[in-house]
Amino acid sequence: MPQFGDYQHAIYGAGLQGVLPTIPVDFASLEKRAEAAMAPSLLSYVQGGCGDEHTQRANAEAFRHWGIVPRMMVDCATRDLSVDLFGMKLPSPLFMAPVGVTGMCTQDGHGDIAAARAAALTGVPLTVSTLTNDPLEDVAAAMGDTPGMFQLYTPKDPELAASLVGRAEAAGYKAIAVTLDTWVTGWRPRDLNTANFPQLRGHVLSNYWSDPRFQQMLAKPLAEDPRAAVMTWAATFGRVLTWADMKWLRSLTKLPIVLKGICHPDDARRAVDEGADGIYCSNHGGRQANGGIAAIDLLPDVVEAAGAVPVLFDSGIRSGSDVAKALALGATAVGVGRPYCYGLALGGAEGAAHVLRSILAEADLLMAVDGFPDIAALRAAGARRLP
Ligand SMILES: Cc1cc2nc3c(=O)[nH]c(=O)nc-3n(C[C@H](O)[C@H](O)[C@H](O)COP(=O)(O)O)c2cc1C
Ligand SMILES: O=C(O)C(=O)c1ccccc1
Repeated sequence: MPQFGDYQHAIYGAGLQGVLPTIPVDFASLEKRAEAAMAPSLLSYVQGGCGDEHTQRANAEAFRHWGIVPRMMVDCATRDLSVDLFGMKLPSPLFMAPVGVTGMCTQDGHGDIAAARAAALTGVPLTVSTLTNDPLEDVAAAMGDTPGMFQLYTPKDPELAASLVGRAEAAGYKAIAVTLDTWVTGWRPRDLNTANFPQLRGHVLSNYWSDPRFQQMLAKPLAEDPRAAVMTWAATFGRVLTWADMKWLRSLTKLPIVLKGICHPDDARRAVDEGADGIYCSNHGGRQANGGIAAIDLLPDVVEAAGAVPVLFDSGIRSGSDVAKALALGATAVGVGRPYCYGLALGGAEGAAHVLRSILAEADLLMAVDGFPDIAALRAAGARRLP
């Protein structure tokens, strides 16, 4: 049975033939390389966050004050990292979080397709953002046998929301993640100081351009007045959702609905009561509010409140040990965000696949060393909070 940790053998084995990894296996070196390779405006959008980025840093640093206690004399010769999520049988608990400028992360502008190909290569599902450079149907078609999820930015126009969700369902996506924390953009000094916001320059709006309802909303066709089309997008982009909208959201699809951005246990309980199929604990990587508390520190209470409902988690995942800690704290599935974007920028689909494989290999080897044959064992053991 192939193990994710085998990626280590592959790397050392290639080294014996004189072939070294072209992209680093660790986040710090990866980010440094991406800093040198990416266009400054794209780098600042991807790497930056809200305010002085305290929350963003805290997201990653907080993993250090959680620790896993190893167990010995356990048969861990083979590990099973598979999970069941909304009927998807996944080889691992890892998924790619939705990133709205994925499309721009490769030089050809088809980064969404490259990310979908990374999903096909690794079995790691891609959550496709509403904001893509290629229509969601084309992205779905590039995923091979790996299932995908669609992330919805709920537009103010309800018919456009229905159209996007209907298209995602028809294209074969397995769940809809509705993002709650981004109807308005947070205060992002790096982007503000360069007055750069990709969407307003017409990037990553292909799901709107290709949408029949959106086309109806335009006074003139896109090609005749692209500026006005972008303004129509900006005017409809972000609807403020409240619990009163849950029934309407439910009416749009038979697919499981996941609420993204839940960090408070009361909100998790309410989401369960209102019929959410999944809870996605995330603070948007510290891009939206610079409130201070790391998402991983909020995860345990959200998990407890969610009861039997699966909890997806992202914000600050940089390594396999971060993944293991999030699982030990009760996450059902764990999302990688910025790291796979850097992989795409440095090496396209293969680059993103390398980043995912490296994270998975480290998680698997941690489980091997620390005596956890599967995720249930890791979850049962939990993680210890250091003082
Ligand atoms: C450049 C960028 C764009 C993003 N776009 C979206 C998006 O379109 N939809 C969404 O729900 N989340 C979006 N996110 C948030 C991610 O889904 C995820 O919550 C975040 O990246 C986690 O933080 P991390 O990457 O630092 O681990 C974006 C994040 C980044 C870095
Ligand atoms: O950049 C983001 O994090 C993001 O998802 C977004 C998308 C549209 C408007 C504002 C933020």
